[in-house]
Amino acid sequence: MSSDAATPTTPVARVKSTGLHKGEIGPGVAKVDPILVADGVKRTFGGLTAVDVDHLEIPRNAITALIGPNGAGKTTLFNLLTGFDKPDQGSWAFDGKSLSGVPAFKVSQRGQVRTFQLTKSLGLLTVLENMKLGAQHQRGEKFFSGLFPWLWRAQEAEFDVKALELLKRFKLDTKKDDFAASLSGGQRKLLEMARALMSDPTLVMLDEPMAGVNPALTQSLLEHILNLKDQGMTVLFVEHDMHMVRHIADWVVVMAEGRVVAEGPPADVMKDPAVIDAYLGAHQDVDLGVVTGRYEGELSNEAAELVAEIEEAQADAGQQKGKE
Ligand SMILES: Nc1ncnc2c1ncn2[C@@H]1O[C@H](COP(=O)(O)OP(=O)(O)OP(=O)(O)O)[C@@H](O)[C@H]1O
Repeated sequence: MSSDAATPTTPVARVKSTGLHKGEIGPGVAKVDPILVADGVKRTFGGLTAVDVDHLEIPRNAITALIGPNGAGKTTLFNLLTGFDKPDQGSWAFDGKSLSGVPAFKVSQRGQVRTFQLTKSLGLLTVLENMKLGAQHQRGEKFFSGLFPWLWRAQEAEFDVKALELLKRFKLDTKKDDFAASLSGGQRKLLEMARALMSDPTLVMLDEPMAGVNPALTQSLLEHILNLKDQGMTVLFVEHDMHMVRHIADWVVVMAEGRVVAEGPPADVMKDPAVIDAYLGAHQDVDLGVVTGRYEGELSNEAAELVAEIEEAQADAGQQKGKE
């Protein structure tokens, strides 16, 4: 890892977005300005219902976290909304236009982009080549334009400039000619994010941005995600790291067994008995970190704090029940 990439940028204090919803908070609550609206989306695998979402709205220009225990259906929902999988039923619209049945490459052309993990084959491309894969409307790929090399050469040069600018912003410019496979876990995450920005998206969907990231790069990654919002983009991310969720999310959507069981501002959601039930369920004796697979063995201070918070909320919920 380059020492540059590991240097955390100075954190900037940012106010969280509030007032994102209309009416009483609960699963499926309407948003003041939704960028993505899903209705009746269901996906089954044999007898198993992986996703069964009645209604979901994602607020524009905010950071929304999609959380839930293992197997809750988060990744399947991500795959459906981005055209990587097809639902049994349901519809959804991005920026007011239906996206149902639209294939993944067209979804990203419309401005809704998701990060995808560096597979083995992408690891054998250089960092710069990976970036150029994220660019849209590649003229050289079209038959007619392909006949006139000067057209695609000009575009190729544009992509080079854009890719290098982004790599610089993500402190990966010195790695541009390295195989992507040689990057550290955190640098890969940065590359995934930088690659997604090649197509100037409106909505960026991040799949577990913190997984496998060394603590030295955590701050830098968080800053990059917050910057996306500052630049007018909307962020939707799946994450198991509750500390990160509380730290950067303006809104949290909780899934369990395919359904949205709760949503709201992070501080409120973490205290919602439905969320505690979803995570702890039958495992009342197990801490949240172990349930989410994020912590093994000894808990970090943050995780211990969160578990204490949940236990406190559980005790409150128990006391309230007792009073009823
Ligand atoms: N291709 C598939 N074939 C069969 N079952 C699947 C398939 N994809 C997902 N599932 C099942 O659907 C359910 C939801 O899985 P999904 O990966 O969406 O959950 P998740 O919330 O993303 O979990 P995790 O946090 O562990 O990634 C799980 O029970 C999973 O085993």
